[in-house]
Amino acid sequence: MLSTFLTVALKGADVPTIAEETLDATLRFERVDKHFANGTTALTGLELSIAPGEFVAVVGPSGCGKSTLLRLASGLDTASGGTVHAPADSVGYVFQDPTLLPWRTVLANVELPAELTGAPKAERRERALDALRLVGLEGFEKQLPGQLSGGMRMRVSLARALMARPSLFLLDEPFGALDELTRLRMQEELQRIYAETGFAALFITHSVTEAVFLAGRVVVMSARPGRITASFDVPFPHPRPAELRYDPEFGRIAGEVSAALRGGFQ
Ligand SMILES: Nc1ncnc2c1ncn2[C@@H]1O[C@H](COP(=O)(O)OP(=O)(O)OP(=O)(O)O)[C@@H](O)[C@H]1O
Repeated sequence: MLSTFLTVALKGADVPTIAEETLDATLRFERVDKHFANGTTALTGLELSIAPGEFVAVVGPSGCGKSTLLRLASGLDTASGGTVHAPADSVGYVFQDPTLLPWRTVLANVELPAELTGAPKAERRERALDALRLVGLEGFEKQLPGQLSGGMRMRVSLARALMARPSLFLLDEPFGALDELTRLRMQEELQRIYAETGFAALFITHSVTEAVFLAGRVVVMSARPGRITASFDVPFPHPRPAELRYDPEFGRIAGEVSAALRGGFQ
């Protein structure tokens, strides 16, 4: 699938150039560097390409630049060098904090992005109800966020992101604040939704098993300044059963990713 891209690059001068172009990837980082004004170099020479519909998980030591990578992909921040090709539209974001408006119902929270873009009421209502069905929250439309569990609030956040019908989903430790059982359930829900909708995803996590359970490819970043040091294909088809976590092949891949994370990968 070919997509239109907004390319933000630094070409020689310190001025980002923005151009529309066509690429056979949903997201591509080419030799990307990121330096902050205080002298910190977060990323150096980072290369990463995500194909349409591909689910890529990123693991790496704390402070290696994972969130920085996601911010560059989202356009919230710009690279200091190299090129980031990211979709011009149709990007969904999910962060660790569900960031729901406490005075709006579940339905009104999910409808918000479509409301802001001026979509007609009937259309945004239908899309929001579809998204809520997809995340398993049918029947909770009139509840307020304060009446929901942490896992349910995260489902609302996922539904809101799905409203954009994203071709690219950016997820920054979305399940990091959940208890273990809820976290496992949310992983199962997310990969079911992925199997049904087929977006491309860049998923940041500290959990190796979470990365292997969800992704078709797991990439490992070095300590800061971050770059990709290893990449592992995870060949199990989606949707994946919960018991996959006990499969010996699953354990073998998770072991290799963990070894790479500890620096033992040659
Ligand atoms: N705005 C900023 N100004 C200066 N330094 C920053 C800024 N944002 C991030 N950094 C630094 O860049 C490095 C990478 O930060 P980043 O948040 O991307 O790491 P991370 O891998 O997501 O960390 P964690 O796993 O702990 O969430 C860190 O050393 C951080 O302190």
